[in-house]
Amino acid sequence: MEVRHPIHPEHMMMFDTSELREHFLVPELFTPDEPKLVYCFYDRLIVGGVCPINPVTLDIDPKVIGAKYLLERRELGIINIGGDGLVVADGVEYNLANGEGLYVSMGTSALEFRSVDSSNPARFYLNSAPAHAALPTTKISLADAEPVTLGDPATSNKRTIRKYIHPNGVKSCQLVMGMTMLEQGSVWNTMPVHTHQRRMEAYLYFNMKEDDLVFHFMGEPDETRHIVVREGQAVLSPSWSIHSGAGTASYSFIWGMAGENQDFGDMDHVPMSQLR
Ligand SMILES: O=C[C@H](O)[C@@H](O)CC(=O)C(=O)O
Ligand SMILES: [Zn+2]
Repeated sequence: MEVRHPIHPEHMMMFDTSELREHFLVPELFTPDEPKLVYCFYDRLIVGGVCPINPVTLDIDPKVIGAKYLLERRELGIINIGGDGLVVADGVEYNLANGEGLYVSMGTSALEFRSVDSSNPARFYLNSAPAHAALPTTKISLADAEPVTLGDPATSNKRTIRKYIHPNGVKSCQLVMGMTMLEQGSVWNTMPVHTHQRRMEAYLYFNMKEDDLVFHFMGEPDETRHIVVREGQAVLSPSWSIHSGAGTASYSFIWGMAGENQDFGDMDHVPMSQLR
């Protein structure tokens, strides 16, 4: 498990491109049969990816999490962005098609990830946060995640937000997770921008063609930087940072948050005049 230490916003100002990428980009999550977990100290969120050709389990160093198994004191959100897959949680099988998710309860000791067809493997994206109670393991289909359409083609930001794990849906201790899909011709997410000091956020960008890019914007609103992001890459967004992106074509992304509250609407909106 890779560990990422937190960065102060005044420190970030001194980073060059490679240092920004080293600290905030997770470039490779879906290597076949090699699960990837990144433990970051922003609200202790773990960001991970599993692409099983053969059945895959997670090998955790108990030293890093101070527990015998990953979910002893944690909860987990999973969304499958690949081919049909299967997650086995303490012996119970959950079929997850593309776009489907699973909330996995604290206390679940055995986890296995499988693909239905190894020539079109599942790609499971994982967010795990510390938890204090065992809430039911629940599958989330696309239809369960109520869609909200935002933006406008005139501002190139028409998109549909679906909340998977949130206080009015599948409940969790602190994790909030969902997916945003941009319509064809729309390329901007989360502009105008916001911050939420109360929560960190992680973005996974996908549904991108090989040569498509997203310029992901981060930093304090008056001190912005960008990270070039490709298909299947994730970005860590500290609580002091904006998180927004513009792509060379439309794309989708999964957002996950952890921190003080679970209130999606609790955002500090940044006036356009403040951005630099
Ligand atoms: O705090 C919320 C997150 O930044 C995202 O949910 C925003 C988003 O999906 C969007 O505007 O498209
Ligand atoms: Zn946000």
